[in-house]
Amino acid sequence: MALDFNTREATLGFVDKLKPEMCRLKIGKELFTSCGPGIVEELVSRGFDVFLDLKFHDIPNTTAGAVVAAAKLGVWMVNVHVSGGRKMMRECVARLSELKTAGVEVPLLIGVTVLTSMDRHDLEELGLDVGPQEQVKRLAQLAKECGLDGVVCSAQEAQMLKVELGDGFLLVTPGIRPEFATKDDQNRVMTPAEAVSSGVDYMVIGRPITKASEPLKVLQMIQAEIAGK
Ligand SMILES: O=C(O)c1cc(=O)[nH]c(=O)n1[C@@H]1O[C@H](COP(=O)(O)O)[C@@H](O)[C@H]1O
Repeated sequence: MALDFNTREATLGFVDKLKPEMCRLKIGKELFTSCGPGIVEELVSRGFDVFLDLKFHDIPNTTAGAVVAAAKLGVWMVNVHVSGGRKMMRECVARLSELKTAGVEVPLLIGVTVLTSMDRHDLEELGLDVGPQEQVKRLAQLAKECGLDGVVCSAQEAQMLKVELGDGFLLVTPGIRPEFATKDDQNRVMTPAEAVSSGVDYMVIGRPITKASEPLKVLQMIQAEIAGK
């Protein structure tokens, strides 16, 4: 569940309706910048698995330091941009591995490929004359080579990546839109049922639930859709 709120009150007001067995929670740039690491610790202490989605992208030492800081907050998953390159990702993996050897529980390390809001035209403007599928495949292969646990991509690329990279490499997919929801700023979208049959491991869903007048009802509808009921 993507908690894109900007106050502690709004966040906790929403989370009070949830239990850890219902969903994991994702804290992204808006909430973290508004409320700081305290909100991460609060949600971890309530027993939730927390995905700290800050999409780190910097020189190797700085990025790895940030990933280590995330691990010390007790999060379950953290992400970096694959476009930060091999040396950056390798340094993150090495520093997490040192922590693990020292007995600290470390988060899953996930690489962001091509943002789900982007299409071929956006890539072209960045000087990349390839379609999203091809670019996602290239970045996901690099992430796997560097020892990451998986990637963020759209569910539209999931089937292809499972074939290319195997079952053990995790696919985390935002851009999930049930039939009844609006696309908002997302571009490469899929419904929850389509995403499940494409083999995704974790779906990230925000506004279709958080902006609904009855969020719990929508969550239950999505869970029923996933279970094929
Ligand atoms: O890393 C992410 O979580 C992420 C990557 C990506 O390519 N696209 C993407 O939408 N996200 C995040 O996933 C969430 C999607 O939220 P909704 O569009 O509201 O369902 C947001 O919090 C985004 O920051």
